Amino acid sequence: MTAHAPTGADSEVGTLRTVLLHRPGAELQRLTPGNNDRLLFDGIPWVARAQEEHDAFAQALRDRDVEVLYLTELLTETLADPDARATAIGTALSGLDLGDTMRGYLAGKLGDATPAELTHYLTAGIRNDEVRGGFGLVTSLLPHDAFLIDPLPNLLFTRDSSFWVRDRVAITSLAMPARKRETQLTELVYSLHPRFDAAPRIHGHQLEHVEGGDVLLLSPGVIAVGVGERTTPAGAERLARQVFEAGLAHTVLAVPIAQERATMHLDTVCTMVDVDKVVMYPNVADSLTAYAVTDAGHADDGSLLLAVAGAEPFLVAAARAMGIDRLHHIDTGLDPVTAEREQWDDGNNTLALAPRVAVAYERNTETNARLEEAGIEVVRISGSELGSGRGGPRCMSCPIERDPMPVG
Ligand SMILES: NC(=[NH2+])NCCC[C@H](N)C(=O)O
Repeated sequence: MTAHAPTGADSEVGTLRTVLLHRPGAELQRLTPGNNDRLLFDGIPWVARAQEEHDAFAQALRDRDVEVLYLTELLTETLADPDARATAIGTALSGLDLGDTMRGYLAGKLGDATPAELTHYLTAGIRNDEVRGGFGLVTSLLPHDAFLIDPLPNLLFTRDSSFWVRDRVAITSLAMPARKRETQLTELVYSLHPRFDAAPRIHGHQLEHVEGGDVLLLSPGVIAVGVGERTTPAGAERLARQVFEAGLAHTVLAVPIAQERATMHLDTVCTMVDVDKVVMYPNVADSLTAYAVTDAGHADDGSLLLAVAGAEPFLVAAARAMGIDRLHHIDTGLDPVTAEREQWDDGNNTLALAPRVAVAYERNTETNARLEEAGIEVVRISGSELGSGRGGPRCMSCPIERDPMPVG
């Protein structure tokens, strides 16, 4: 355990030192053909194989001297504290579906649990047929397979439930009902685990929707935020206000993306692989635009004024904000069908370990070949099971410490 609060990240590509992952577990066993759509999975993963794939991902990171933290380990350590337990139980049981009888029963069950058992209940959830009869109206009338506490299969995608901008951690505000509870857990860990020393914050789950998969730290001071199925226009504005007020950035680029499952986050179509290079889904490379938002000072009443420029091509607006001649787009040169297939399988969702070194799914052979031709070292991982939740190496990782972005 380090004594210092994490230093966070000021870019997408500074050498990765510490990352937060979630090893998929019992929560994936909850997926059935009847609930997988609602729980945002496109299939029913083979859990043991998903774990093997994830372990190999974690090992590939450790092999590059990255410290891997696991969300559930941090959570279990946090839940050793009685106040943290009380908060966790209170928030998990705060929904209006339970009724007082069931809530009282579950409060007792969770209250008696060890920290590790409590982590299990909070992540894998509790189904109605797992409580024994005699607990009143709610359990009698709800379907046997209804969840009293929802499982969180998308915890795997740690990118979305928190992200760091320099030394501040953002607890996000997740848009989809199936993911809302995830931030109860990240909130708890960042607030109460000693490792984080109550790290300074921006954002929060009660604010406008912003998900970490939409947020790209293009360079120190320049943040791109996708606006689409998840992050709302108001979420992008809220993020801009906060990073300007805190002196974390001078420009926020709001980037509209199609409100579709295939492009649910900006990082499904574009990720950075070098200080001045992105890999981008070819079918949007020419059409992606950005609205540059900058700090325009304060009004008389003290509120922050935002200057919003008109839409421009994304790569042009980004290069200007970053103060570089060009933000290069690695042209994967793929035909539209191959491009669409590999985008669906998260070919563009790479995790940079350092400039010109990126983790990618091995199955996207064409995209990876083009990355290598462009001088990027590709660390390949398999993801046939992990990918059924529609997320790649970037989605499955939340960088907690990166070295400052190298110049040039
Ligand atoms: N940053 C990302 N692209 N995350 C992918 C999240 C996938 C997840 N199943 C969802 O639909 O929310």
